[in-house]
Amino acid sequence: MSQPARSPAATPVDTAARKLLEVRGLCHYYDGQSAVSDVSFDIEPGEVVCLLGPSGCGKTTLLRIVAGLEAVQQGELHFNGELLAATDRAHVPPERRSVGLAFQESALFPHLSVLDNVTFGLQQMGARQRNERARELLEQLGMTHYAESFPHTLSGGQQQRIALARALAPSPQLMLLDEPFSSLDARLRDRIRDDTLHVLKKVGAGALLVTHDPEEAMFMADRIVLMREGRVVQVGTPQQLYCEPTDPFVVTFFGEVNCLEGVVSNGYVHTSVGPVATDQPDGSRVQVLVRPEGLRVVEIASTQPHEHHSHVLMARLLGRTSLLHLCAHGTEGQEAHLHARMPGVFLPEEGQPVQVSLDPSQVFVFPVAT
Ligand SMILES: Nc1ncnc2c1ncn2[C@@H]1O[C@H](COP(=O)(O)OP(=O)(O)OP(=O)(O)O)[C@@H](O)[C@H]1O
Repeated sequence: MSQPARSPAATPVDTAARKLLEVRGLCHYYDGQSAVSDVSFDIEPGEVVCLLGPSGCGKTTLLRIVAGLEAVQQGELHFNGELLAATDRAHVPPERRSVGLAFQESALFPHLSVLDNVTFGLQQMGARQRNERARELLEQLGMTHYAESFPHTLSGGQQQRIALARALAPSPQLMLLDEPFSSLDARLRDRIRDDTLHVLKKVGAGALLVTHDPEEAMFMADRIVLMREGRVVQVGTPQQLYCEPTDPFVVTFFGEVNCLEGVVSNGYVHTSVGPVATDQPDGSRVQVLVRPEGLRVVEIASTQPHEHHSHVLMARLLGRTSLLHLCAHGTEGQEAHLHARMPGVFLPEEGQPVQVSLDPSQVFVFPVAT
């Protein structure tokens, strides 16, 4: 029998599989206090990765270490397979890393025109090439008309676009973005975010973006690194984090949840909205986390006046969805105040009897921490 031909991809040096950035076991301390603990993740070429987490969890510290603005105290950084920095080893200085930086405050040079701000990092190019490159980026970001303007005459959103164009001008392989949209009002933020994502994908740059906003992370990221207190809690695609959370913190970080508790019996935990299957051990106490959109609510006619139905406490229209406050009653006497989110306008009267059931894909069971 003949052997299958060996594919060229199986050769020992597999450049196609090379990561753009590898972060391995990074730890960082300020005055002996731990800020980052044993953090590892990768970025593929052209991939947008978001560092997501609450304030103070170490996101900016990590970004600054990758940029070379903080030394590596413990761990390793590799860029395109080459060591950038490691514990107690001289590191490649920031200006020799192929990274572009864009921070919350755009920090444009006030005495330079928009065009000169964008060409600033292109000194090694000829004047014509430099101008062409800058104008190309200004066009991609819809800012061509402002080439001769000075930064103080631009709005915050326009300045942010120029900062992005300046960071992208030298064609860095990796963009580092620290809350670059947080100083913009909501509508402008949506637009600049959208522009940024399209430009990053068009130029094929990898990106590490810091944000504390889960919706922003889901909008921007190919993958999310979710952090808490200096540690990585879960790494995955937005869908994996939202639909397959590995920790209660992951569920709660992505929005409000209803929290129920119960004891597992024969593979089920009985809640005020019915039994929930679980593979947690029998007899163990568990928490059942249910997203408001994971509750299905149907109005029913109450045939018996004393029948103990779940009922509506209050209903509010929030725009695209309606929020119902419910008093839910289980068959075994459990009672809970729950929030349900229904699409469109659904505003039953106070006291309206309802049947409440669960969408299993929005229900997550975890052991109760002892
Ligand atoms: N230069 C510093 N000196 C001392 N402590 C610092 C310094 N920079 C950050 N820290 C501390 O390290 C921890 C992580 O801070 P870091 O700025 O990395 O968090 P973050 O997740 O980016 O927060 P935020 O979203 O609020 O910017 C915090 O407890 C912070 O107080």
